[in-house]
Amino acid sequence: MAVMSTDLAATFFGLAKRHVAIATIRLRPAQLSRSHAPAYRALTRVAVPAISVGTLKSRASTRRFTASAASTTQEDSDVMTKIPPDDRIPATIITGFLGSGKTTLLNHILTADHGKRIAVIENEVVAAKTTGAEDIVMLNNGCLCCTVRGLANPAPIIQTFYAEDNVFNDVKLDGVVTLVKPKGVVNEAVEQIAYADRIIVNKTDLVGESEISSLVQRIKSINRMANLKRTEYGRVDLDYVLGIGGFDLERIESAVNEEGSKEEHSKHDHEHNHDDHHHHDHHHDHHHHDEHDHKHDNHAHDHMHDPGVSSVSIVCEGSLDLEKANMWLGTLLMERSDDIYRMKGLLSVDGMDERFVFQGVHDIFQGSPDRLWGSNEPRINKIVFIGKNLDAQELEKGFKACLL
Ligand SMILES: Nc1nc2c(ncn2[C@@H]2O[C@H](COP(=O)(O)OP(=O)(O)OP(=O)(O)O)[C@@H](O)[C@H]2O)c(=O)[nH]1
Repeated sequence: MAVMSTDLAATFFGLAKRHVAIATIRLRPAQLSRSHAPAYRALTRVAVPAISVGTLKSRASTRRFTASAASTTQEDSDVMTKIPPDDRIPATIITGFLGSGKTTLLNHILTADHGKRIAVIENEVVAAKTTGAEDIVMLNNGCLCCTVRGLANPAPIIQTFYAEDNVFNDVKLDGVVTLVKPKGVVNEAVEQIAYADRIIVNKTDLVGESEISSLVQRIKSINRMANLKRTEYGRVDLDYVLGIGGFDLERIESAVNEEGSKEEHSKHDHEHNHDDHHHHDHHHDHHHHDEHDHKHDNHAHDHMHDPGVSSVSIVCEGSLDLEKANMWLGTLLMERSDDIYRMKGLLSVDGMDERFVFQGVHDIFQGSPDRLWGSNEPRINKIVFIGKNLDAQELEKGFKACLL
């Protein structure tokens, strides 16, 4: 454990303390070992010695931390406390259960008047149904697209954006859009919801309001961070699905701040509702849902052990002891990275003038100092985890033990 503590201190916040712009860490063998994206140019790599981790539920018995980190010898001349601009090509993953409306949404995106140049990577079956794309690249090797239509877990696809240098150098993962249809939240759909930045509850014309409401409740208990919209035929404004910045460190604050209350109605919905005599009912119902949300969220938070996939948020004032926080987060990721699907956080670390922001997907962790804390700004830590078998009380207890 002592060895682990030292090494983790050299990776997580330890790097941040040395004014590293962005640290990307993957708890798998030497994934990030060659050149990096332009945004990461200022970084060189520090390969932390292999750590024997017998408790890990991994394929290999030993994992190596490989981190992108500022060279310690140049730390004073290469100080970057701002997250550098990222001009890589944005990529959006559209996922959703069988028949949930992925192709319909894609066609809506491709045929809309937006002036963007869009390339599509999709599986063979979907390609046949898609219109309007300038270029369609078909992948049948299971590399970047779903191997089984509609049933895929998006994690390996997300990880590809970080693990493959050829992809990482030129393409940035902008966001995960998950379509859900009524009666479609089977197990695989739960996973897809958990990874989402944007959730589209489609086919709302096919069922009644109460069924949609309970579906929305269920979705929110799984993923509190994602924005959610109800639609018909995937009709959403394009800025809802493109330019999301779901993995951007500079957008962590809005993600952790707004969590739990982000159902939006699209312009299309509003237009539809104004012409529709159900408008009033719908509006009224929506307020009712908000009240219901609070009860539901509190209830979920009180559970000691939620066996399913859920969200846990921690909001807590104070500053963290660097060593303890490294130890806690590092141990958590080593022991639970299979179960932690996504996480985002904004932290106050003792001795750091900047806020520390991070996001992660399983064993991929990205962290960076953010802007300076304001002189009168309360130092409030905010973390959201989405994952399987999360114990809210245990997580909160572990986190609070790191506070000074
Ligand atoms: N009634 C209704 N039908 C819809 C809606 N959205 C899509 N559909 C229809 O549902 C069917 C499936 O939609 P797709 O867009 O092909 O769904 P998909 O997720 O791409 O389907 P798979 O590739 O088979 O998983 C099509 O016939 C669509 O026209 C909607 O909001 N309401």
